[in-house]
Amino acid sequence: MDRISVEEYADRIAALVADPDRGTSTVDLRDALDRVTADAVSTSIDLPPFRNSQMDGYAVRVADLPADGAAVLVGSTTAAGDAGATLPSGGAIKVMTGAPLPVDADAVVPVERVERLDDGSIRIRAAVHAGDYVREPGSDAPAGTVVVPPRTRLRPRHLAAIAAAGVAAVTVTRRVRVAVVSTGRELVEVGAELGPGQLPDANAIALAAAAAADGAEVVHVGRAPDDAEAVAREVEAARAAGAHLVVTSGGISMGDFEPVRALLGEHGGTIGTVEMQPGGPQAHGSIRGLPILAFPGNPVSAQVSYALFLSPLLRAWAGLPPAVRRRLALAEPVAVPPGRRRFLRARLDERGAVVPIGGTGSHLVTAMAAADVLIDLPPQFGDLPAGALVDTVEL
Ligand SMILES: Nc1nc2c(c(=O)[nH]1)N[C@H]1C(S)=C(S)[C@@H](COP(=O)(O)OP(=O)(O)OC[C@H]3O[C@@H](n4cnc5c(N)ncnc54)[C@H](O)[C@@H]3O)O[C@H]1N2
Ligand code: MOO
Repeated sequence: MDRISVEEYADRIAALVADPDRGTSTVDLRDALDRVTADAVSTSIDLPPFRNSQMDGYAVRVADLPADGAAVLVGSTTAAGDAGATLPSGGAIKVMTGAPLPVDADAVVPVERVERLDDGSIRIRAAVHAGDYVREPGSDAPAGTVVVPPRTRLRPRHLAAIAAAGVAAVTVTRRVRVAVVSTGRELVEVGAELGPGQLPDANAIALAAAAAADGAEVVHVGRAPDDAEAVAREVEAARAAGAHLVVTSGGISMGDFEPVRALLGEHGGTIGTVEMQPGGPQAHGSIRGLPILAFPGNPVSAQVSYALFLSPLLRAWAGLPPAVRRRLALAEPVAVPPGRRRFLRARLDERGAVVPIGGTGSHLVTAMAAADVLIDLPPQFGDLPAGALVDTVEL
């Protein structure tokens, strides 16, 4: 692969891992947050299911109220959860919010608008119209209505509507299954004691978390030392776990021990350079039909590669909106190193202006952690003054 642009490489990756056909499953509503509906969810009951009061007040029949503002007799009290009561002729019953209304009542007068008399009757101090504060059955959604359409990512508000309809389980699209494999003999499990030259495996946790945050199911996380056979074993473990694609980190550049490069080379994969920093070295291919997306090992490079090449795909398949891209002003001048298109890490200050942090090194994980956005700087830029507008990608 010749040096190609970020956009061209993104297109290649999109072609490599086209939205896998993954079927549907039925999940309990309690496990349905952020899942995507496969079918429309309809209500088989009216919403609300019965006529009820919108206010704490008095249910009345407007036509039967005394015309002269005389006292109105008050019968029983009905609260939400009670069965419906009957209205005394020409009188009222006290109702709480949500209480079923008597069949012949056609309005509710809120407590604030009545004067309570010593004998328990009331005087109504405001005009009352039929329909006031009455919630009719089906006024939100009549039985048979679609409450949530297909291809909806279920947020809490959707779950509320489905629950209100009494539907306890929903059919959702299965998630894309992703495996993550980090490579490098220097890597140890996070938390393990470090020997000379060793470091904790930061990429596995980051890439797995990123995929999960973008709506994928992470089915395998593995680590391989610097030999192609060990990586191949991890790929087979990912296949056995049902992965639709494998993301690897490390082992693709120009060193003497590049296991992912070697493995992809054996399987006709593509190894090359994308016009960007971090994340210049990139590789991809398929091993017996399983797509492999190989990101560089430097932690910032791996994360930026993920954000540019895999995140947009996973998000689209999960019904999530793409990352927000905005043109924002620099809070301070930036010295732009010559060379390739850069994705600089930056935070946003309290006014929403962009403050670059940490420099260009791809090992600077803490600056990456503190960043809110990546600044997308084309290569032709010279140094930029404060206030210059730059393109940003939200992290
Ligand atoms: N002669 C050249 N050397 C390098 C080039 C080049 O063009 N010519 N490119 C550099 C760039 S840019 C990058 S990025 C890296 C990519 O290298 P690899 O993908 O082969 O990654 P490794 O060598 O395995 O690791 C690089 C670096 O990152 C650390 N690392 C790796 N995995 C993890 C992990 N899971 N958690 C934490 N840190 C990790 C690793 O220890 C290395 O320091 O190549 C440059 N070299
Ligand atoms: O391009 Mo590398 O990804 O700088 O560190």
